[in-house]
Amino acid sequence: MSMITCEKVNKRYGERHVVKDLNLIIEKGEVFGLLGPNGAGKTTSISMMTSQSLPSDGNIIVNDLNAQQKQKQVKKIVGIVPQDIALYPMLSAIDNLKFFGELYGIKGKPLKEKVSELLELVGLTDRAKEPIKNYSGGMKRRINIAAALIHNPLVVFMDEPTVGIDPQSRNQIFDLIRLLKSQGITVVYTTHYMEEATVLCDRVAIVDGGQIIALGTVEELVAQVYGGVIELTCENDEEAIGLSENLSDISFVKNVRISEKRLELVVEDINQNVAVLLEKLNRKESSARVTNIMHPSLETLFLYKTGKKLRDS
Ligand SMILES: Nc1ncnc2c1ncn2[C@@H]1O[C@H](COP(=O)(O)OP(=O)(O)OP(=O)(O)O)[C@@H](O)[C@H]1O
Repeated sequence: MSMITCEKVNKRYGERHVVKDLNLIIEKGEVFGLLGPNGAGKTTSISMMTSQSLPSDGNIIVNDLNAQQKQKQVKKIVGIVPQDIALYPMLSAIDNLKFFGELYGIKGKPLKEKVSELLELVGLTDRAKEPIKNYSGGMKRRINIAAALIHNPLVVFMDEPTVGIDPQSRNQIFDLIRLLKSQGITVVYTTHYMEEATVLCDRVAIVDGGQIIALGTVEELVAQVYGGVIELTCENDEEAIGLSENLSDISFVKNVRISEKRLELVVEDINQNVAVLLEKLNRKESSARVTNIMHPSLETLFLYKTGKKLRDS
C-alpha cells in the first residue's frame, strides 16, 4: 500500500531543473532512504512531498490525498524534521514541544501527556526544563525530531538528521527510527551517508542531478555491481577503446564502462579475478594498469553509475 506516490514530478527554479521526472512509490510502514550528494534534489523532493512547495508539473499523492490540492490535510499527517534546527533557543524543551503541539490544536492534558511521552522517547526527560540553548547539537536534534512527532503523523520526513552530531545521539536517532517503524509509521530519510542508508533503510533511491539513478533494497542495489569494480587506466583513449572490446568477452566481466583512458569493469568475484585479469593483460602486452579495486557497496555503485564519489562531490 502506497503512502507516497510521485508521478512524473518536476521542479524547476527558472532555468534550473532540480527534480527531473520523479516517479516513485514509498510504501506504508517502510523506512525509505533518499541517498545522494549535496544538491542532488533531496530537500526539494521532500518539500514537495510534504506540501511545503508545489511541483512545476506532475502529481504527488500522500495517503490518498493530492499534495497540490489538499495541502492542509497533508500537513496534518506528515511530520518534518528539517535539516536546520527549528526550535526556540530561550525556551525549554517542554515549552518548545508545547508550542508546536498548540500549533496543531493539541491542548490541555493530551498535550501534556504527549510532551512527556516524546521527551521519554528521545531520552531527554531529565533535561526537559532547561532552555534549548544549553543543549548539545545532538540533543537539539532529538528535540527537533520530537517536535515533528507531536501531532502523531503517519509519515515522518527526516532531512539529514545526523549531520554534525555525536555517535551517541546518532544511535539514539537510529533506535527512534526503528521504534517508529515498529509502530507502523513511514519514515523518509535523506542522507549522503551510505552506511546510514545501509543499516536503516528498507529501500533506497539513489539520486543525482535531480534524477533517481538506482532504486531498490540495499542488497539489490549492491548486487548491480556483482563482485565489485576493477578500474584500469590505459596509456591513451584509443588503447582503452580497443581493450574494452577485448575485455567484454571475458566471462567474469559483466559490464565495461569507458571514460577516456579509464575502464571500469564490473566483475564476478573480484578477489579471484584480479589476478586472472592481470595475467590476460600481460599476455596481450597491454599497458593498462589496475588503478583501483572497489568491493561491492552502495559507494561503488554510485561511483560506477556517475563517475563521482558520493561524499565529496
Ligand atoms: N529556492 C531555490 N531557488 C533556486 N534554486 C534552488 C532553490 N532551492 C534549491 N535550489 C537548487 O536546487 C538544487 C537541489 O537542492 P536541494 O537542496 O534539493 O539538494 P539536496 O540534495 O537536498 O542537497 P543537500 O544535501 O546539500 O541539502 C540545488 O542546485 C539548489 O541550489
